[in-house]
Order: sequence, then structure tokens, then C-alpha cells
Amino acid sequence: MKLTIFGAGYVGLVTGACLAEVGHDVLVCDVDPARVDALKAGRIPIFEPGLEPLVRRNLAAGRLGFTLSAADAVAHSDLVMIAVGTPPAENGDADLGHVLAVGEAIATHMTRPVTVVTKSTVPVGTGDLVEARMRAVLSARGGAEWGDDAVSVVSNPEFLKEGAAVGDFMKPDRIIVGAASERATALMRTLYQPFNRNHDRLMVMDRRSAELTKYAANAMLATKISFMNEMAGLADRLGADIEAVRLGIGADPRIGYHFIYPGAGFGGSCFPKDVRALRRSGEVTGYEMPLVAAVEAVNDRQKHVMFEKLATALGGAEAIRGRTIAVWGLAFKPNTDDMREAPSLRLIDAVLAAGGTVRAYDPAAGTATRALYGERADLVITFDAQEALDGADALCLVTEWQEFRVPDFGAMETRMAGRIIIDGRNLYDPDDLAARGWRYSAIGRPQRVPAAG
Ligand SMILES: NC(=O)C1=CN([C@@H]2O[C@H](COP(=O)(O)OP(=O)(O)OC[C@H]3O[C@@H](n4cnc5c(N)ncnc54)[C@H](O)[C@@H]3O)[C@@H](O)[C@H]2O)C=CC1
Ligand SMILES: O=C(O)[C@H]1O[C@H](OP(=O)(O)OP(=O)(O)OC[C@H]2O[C@@H](n3ccc(=O)[nH]c3=O)[C@H](O)[C@@H]2O)[C@H](O)[C@@H](O)[C@@H]1O
Repeated sequence: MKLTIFGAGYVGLVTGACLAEVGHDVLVCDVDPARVDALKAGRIPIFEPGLEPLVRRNLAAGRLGFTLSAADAVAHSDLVMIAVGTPPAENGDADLGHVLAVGEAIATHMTRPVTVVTKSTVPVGTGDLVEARMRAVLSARGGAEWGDDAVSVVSNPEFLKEGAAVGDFMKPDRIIVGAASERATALMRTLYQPFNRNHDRLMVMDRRSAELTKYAANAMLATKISFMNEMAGLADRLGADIEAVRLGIGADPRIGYHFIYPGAGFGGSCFPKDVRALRRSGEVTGYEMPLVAAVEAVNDRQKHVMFEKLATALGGAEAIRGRTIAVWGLAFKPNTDDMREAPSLRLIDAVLAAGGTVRAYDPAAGTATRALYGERADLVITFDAQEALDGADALCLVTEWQEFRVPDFGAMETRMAGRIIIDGRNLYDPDDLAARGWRYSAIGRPQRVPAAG
């Protein structure tokens, strides 16, 4: 079937490419001319494994197209998805500016009734708002000639993860559809039919529940992480090993092994902003959400833990002045170049503020980091992991890319000035490193005394 998508970011682009791959005819519209030009030429503006061949194949097959023109996009089909950003506003609310602008553009250009599908993460009630805005534009155009059927807004939140987006989209755990009419539900069934071959993954509910399901899912995952980070802090103080605890609790299927890795704090474009927006939804309805607020507060504290451990290892925050700190991993998680709310930023800012020099390496996010900080003498971005270690007094591992898993500690000793590792992802074996003479500090793991030498 024919469909249109507004927004060619992580969600819009992955959605468009995957829906084209199963045979639909997709036109994606974005307001960024450079992005649209690049995509038309088969170049992908983001780092997302597996996405480029998918886009190229479907572009070549004529099932996937890109445009800057909202009028052309709306003319393409009567099923229009909104996948634009919903960044946090100053007060923590989701900023619906882009979503509403798309709604208005659709209403301005439509020449027949449309079904609008909201893929962006939006607070409960946004579907009502989009529908109302669109009807207002339609009546300003000289009357809504199609009556009540003119606009139908469906909530269809997305659950993909960056770095694994194509696989997540192609094999979804569930497809949430919040729709008011039988007709819209039937349309969504046809759209997603190719993903339902193994079993029916579509879950139909009312629109408000669908909107809340997205926030509840992200907040639940964020809660698991903050809970583990809080436990890790306690383990640090009590001399317990959080990695043993993680395995011990994960074995209970009611808890499970997923999303209980302690670390440097959660980042990215979604968990932080969605937890904040959910708490704001409570606030505006006069309902306190102490648990959600605590998830945010624990995460905020956690993002400072690596710096504290670094300062302790070097003999105090003042001791960082004049020192060189290597950082491995900058993106908020592996397999992406996304730096939004990345824990590495907090560490780098703190080291720079303390007068240290940072030598940082990331397999994908070096250029994005350079763009954030600009050229400066105290922040060296290298494009090789070993080079980042040159003359470093300590290494901080922030993001667990595969290539950091089994480093050559012997080679590292010769490049670094000090033998200190602060591991924000618990990748290494504390006993092994102590035996090699390293001072090793991880998250919620007991310190071992390094062997002399
Ligand atoms: N990034 C992720 O992994 C996931 C994101 N989401 C949600 O999906 C939404 C989109 O997120 P991302 O794809 O990460 O955003 P993004 O920032 O990567 O992409 C948004 C795109 O929309 C374009 N845009 C803005 N206004 C427009 C307009 N009026 N018309 C056409 N295009 C316009 C921008 O130029 C940009 O290319 C957000 O609500 C987010 O919370 C949901 C699940 C996963
Ligand atoms: O709404 C969204 O945008 C998406 O947000 C997350 O996906 P994403 O942010 O891409 O990445 P995750 O793998 O969830 O990681 C988020 C953060 O949590 C951290 N994390 C994750 C898991 C864990 O056990 N511990 C932990 O610290 C990661 O390092 C990362 O900083 C959700 O996992 C997706 O289901 C959702 O669609």
C-alpha cells in the first residue's frame, strides 16, 4: 500500500526503509534539505547498522522515495505517519511543535480524507490535539467538506532501539495501535500484515492507552537501570559485587536478565526525555510520581560516579589538573553515533573543568563529539583506540563497544603513563587486572589491591 512518513530521523527512516522492504510504496518527507539530498543519493545521515543497504535497495526498486515538499508528500497517499522529534522543552514537557506543524501541513495540503499515524513519542492527549488542529485548519480552508471522516488520528508508538533498529522493526515484540475506528484499525492491520506471519503482534487499544504504553515501557526500563545503579552504589560501600548480584537476581524469570546492567547512567534521546515528560504529565494533573522522579534523580547522580571514581584513584579532584585522561566510548551506547545525553559528556565536562586534558576515542561518534566541543587543546579526539592512550594517567571506559572487550593490557601499559582503569560498564575482570598491576575501579565491584611492579 502507499504511505507517507514525515521525518527522516532514526524512527522515520528505519520505518520507511523497513515498510518499503516488505513491499509498500513509501515517500518520506523531511524539512532538512541536506538530509533529503543525501538520502536521494542513497547516503545515510546517521550511523545505524544495516540501514544503508536497505535504503539503497528500496530506493533502486522505486518503493522508497524522499522529498522536501509537504504538498507532494501528502498527495502521495492517504495514510500519513508522523515520525518527527519531540525534544524536551525547558520545563520537561515534550515539545510538540514539530508534530503539530506536520498535522497542520497535512491539513493544508490534503485533498481527500486521511488517516494520520503518530509514531513519535507523544504525551497522552496528543492525538486529540493533532485532530483538533487539523480540523481547525480544514475549516479555515473553507469548510471540512468530508465531515467527521476527514481526519482519523491513530497512535502507533515505536519501540525500536538505536544500534539494533532494523532488526527491532522487522521483528517487533508487539505493534501497539490506538485507534478509534474500525476502518483505521483495518488499515493498520493491512500495513503490518507482513510482520504478523508468525503470530499476530498487533494489539489494538484506545488511543490514550497506546500513548501511555510508550511512556510506561520506557519508564519501566529506565527504572530497572536506575534500581541497579542504586544497588551498585550500595554494593560499592558494602564490599559486595554487583555483577554477582545481577546474575543472582536475573535468574529469577520474574526479574530476568534484560536491562539490569549497572553502568555510567542511561543516556540517549529517549529515556531521559521520556522519564522527564512522564513526570511532567503527573505534575500537570496534580499527581505526584515519586518513583519516576527518583529514577531521574538516581540517573543524574550516576552520571557523576565515573568522575568521582577517577578523582579518588588519582588522589582527589584537584589532582586531575594537568593530568591526561583517556576516554574510550563516547556515544550513549554502542553501535550508534548518537551523543544525545551521553554519560561521556558529563565525564568530559568534569575532567575539563578540573583542569585535565582528555584524549577520547569512539568507533563512530568522534566527529559528532568534535562538533559539540569545537577545536580545543585540552580535548583530543583520536580515530584509533590505542592513540587515545598515549601519555594518559588513567583510562575511563564509558561505552561498551565490542572492540574494547578484550584489550591488550600489555600494549596499553607501554602507551599510558599510569596504570588506572575506571570501567563504567564492568567489562573487565578485577582479579585479572589486579594481578597485572592495574588499579581498577568498576561500578559496584570490590577494589582489589594491585600486584606490585
Ligand atoms: N531514536 C529512537 O531510537 C526512537 C525515537 N522515538 C521517538 O520518535 C520520534 C523521532 O525520533 P528520532 O527519529 O530519534 O528523531 P530525529 O531527531 O532523529 O529525527 C527527526 C526528523 O524529523 C525532521 N523534521 C522536523 N520537523 C519536520 C517537519 N515539519 N516535516 C518533516 N520533517 C521534520 C527533522 O529534520 C529530523 O530529520 C521522537 O518522538 C522519539 O521520542 C521512538 C522510538 C525510538
Ligand atoms: O523510545 C526510544 O527511543 C527507545 O528507547 C530505548 O532505546 P535506546 O535509547 O535506543 O537504547 P537502549 O538500549 O534502551 O539504551 C538506553 C540507555 O540505557 C543504558 N542501559 C541499557 C540497558 C542496561 O541494562 N543498562 C544501561 O545502562 C544504555 O547504556 C543507554 O545509555 C528503548 O530500549 C527502546 O525500546 C525505545 O524505543
